[in-house]
Amino acid sequence: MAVAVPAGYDLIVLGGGAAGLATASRAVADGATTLLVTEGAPGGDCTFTGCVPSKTLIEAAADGLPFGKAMARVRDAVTRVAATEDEAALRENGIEVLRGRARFVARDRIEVDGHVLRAPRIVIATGAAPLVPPIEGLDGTPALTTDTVFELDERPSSLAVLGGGAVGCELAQAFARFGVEVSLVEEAGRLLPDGDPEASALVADLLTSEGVTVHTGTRVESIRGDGHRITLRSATARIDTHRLLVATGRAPVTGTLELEAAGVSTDRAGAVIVDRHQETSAAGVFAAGDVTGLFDNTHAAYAMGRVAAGAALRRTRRPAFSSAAIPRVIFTDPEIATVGLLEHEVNDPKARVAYLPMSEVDRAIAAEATTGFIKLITGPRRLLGDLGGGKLLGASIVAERAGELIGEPALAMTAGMFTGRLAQTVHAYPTWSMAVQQAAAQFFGEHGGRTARKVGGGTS
Ligand SMILES: Cc1cc2nc3c(=O)[nH]c(=O)nc-3n(C[C@H](O)[C@H](O)[C@H](O)COP(=O)(O)OP(=O)(O)OC[C@H]3O[C@@H](n4cnc5c(N)ncnc54)[C@H](O)[C@@H]3O)c2cc1C
Ligand SMILES: NC(=O)c1ccc[n+]([C@@H]2O[C@H](COP(=O)([O-])OP(=O)(O)OC[C@H]3O[C@@H](n4cnc5c(N)ncnc54)[C@H](O)[C@@H]3O)[C@@H](O)[C@H]2O)c1
Repeated sequence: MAVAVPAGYDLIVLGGGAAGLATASRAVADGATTLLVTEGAPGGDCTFTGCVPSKTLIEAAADGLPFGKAMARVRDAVTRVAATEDEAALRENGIEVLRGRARFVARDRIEVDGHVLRAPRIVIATGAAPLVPPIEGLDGTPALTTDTVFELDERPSSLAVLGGGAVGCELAQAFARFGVEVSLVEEAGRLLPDGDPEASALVADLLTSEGVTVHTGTRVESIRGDGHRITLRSATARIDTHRLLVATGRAPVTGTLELEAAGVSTDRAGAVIVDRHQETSAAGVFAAGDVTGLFDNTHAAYAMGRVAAGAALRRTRRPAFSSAAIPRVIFTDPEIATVGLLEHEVNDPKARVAYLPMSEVDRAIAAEATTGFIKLITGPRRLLGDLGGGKLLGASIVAERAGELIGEPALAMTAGMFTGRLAQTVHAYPTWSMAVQQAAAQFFGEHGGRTARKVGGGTS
């Protein structure tokens, strides 16, 4: 009796988001026959429900567009970006695409719509999905998440945003700028609780000044409502709103993959556990992007995907993913950018901090955008100590263009540069990036009345 032989590839990628696309393009470049299986359209969260629609909405709000026109701009941007990575574009680049939901049947086999497909190397890149907390009544309340908020065609009169993290802060500001009455509710004691405390305080003041009602340290106990009116209740507050956006984090998408069939281990949150080569507990099975729970941003997903493909296809000199210098940017206005360690995460008593408020940066003065600061943190090098200013351990920047400014500290960290190089490099006057040079100069004596201080020394 003839036995059906499953179709074979060198590598199969599960998921067509940033991580999956990076994996597939790297694998094809390395000469591997590659199949990309994706349930949603190629582009994933970033293109359809994440970076592209959110950043377009933020830009449109800053430009003063009315809500309807802003949403039209969002749809247009999504369509244009999606066209650069659709199935036709991928096929042109040698990537075969299959639309459907995959599940494992063995370490080297998956099943999609009744078809079994085989590859000695499989990369899991199935991303993450909005996490809705178990608050009494929320289940039965019509709430928006980032999967649906960019489909709104009518401006809500009021919006309560649950969760003061990246999504909550970015979208609270954008909706407030469209004239929506916004309440932002965060359970932790400050907004952006994973970031620099000074940045949290600054963003809270800023949002408040733009009309957002900020509730921190607020645990919502019940939510009730229908399509017209929703009420959130905590021990101390009652918030009545027209619409509710739940932005309380994301959970890895692994539930339907049947990972047990491949022997792939997950942590308690369902994230796939990987080593530094992005390989899972099952030899030959790799994972990249949000599904690993390591980082939740597109550039990290992309970097992990490239490492996963390289490590999967090579026997020697396998690439490894380094999380040390991955920048994180919150696209509020001003932007909040960090790389490496935050000041309160530094243990080394010899570490030093250069702090510069944007009010002392000429370009910020010229732009009348002096809210913010730059903080560079350095520590001694092994054997060389503080020679050349030591090495950069981290940077936090709050500034109009912080997302661009953070590239230079990220480069310094990636290249293992002496911090002094940042001070030595001639920066054009009057640019925003000159703030990096001005701050770095503080490690070499007084500059503009400021010198680097020890860690934990406050905002001076
Ligand atoms: C509102 C918002 C704004 C954001 N803004 C930014 C930003 O400005 N900058 C930034 O860097 N990051 C941002 N992010 C985060 C960024 O979008 C994600 O980190 C990134 O898209 C993750 O990519 P991924 O490939 O890991 O997962 P995803 O993009 O989620 O891709 C996973 C893919 O896997 C598919 N899939 C799932 N299960 C299966 C299965 N069983 N079989 C086959 N396919 C499957 C899905 O359909 C999906 O296409 C934002 C996120 C949100 C929600
Ligand atoms: N610019 C960017 O790179 C960008 C932008 C948006 C989102 N993202 C990524 O997408 C992911 C999702 O974003 P997010 O903002 O939803 O998650 P997040 O983890 O950044 O923030 C979630 C916030 O919700 C709070 N929270 C949790 N449960 C709560 C509850 N019951 N009531 C009130 N607050 C509660 C948390 O304390 C936290 O501050 C993040 O990991 C983020 O990195 C990145």
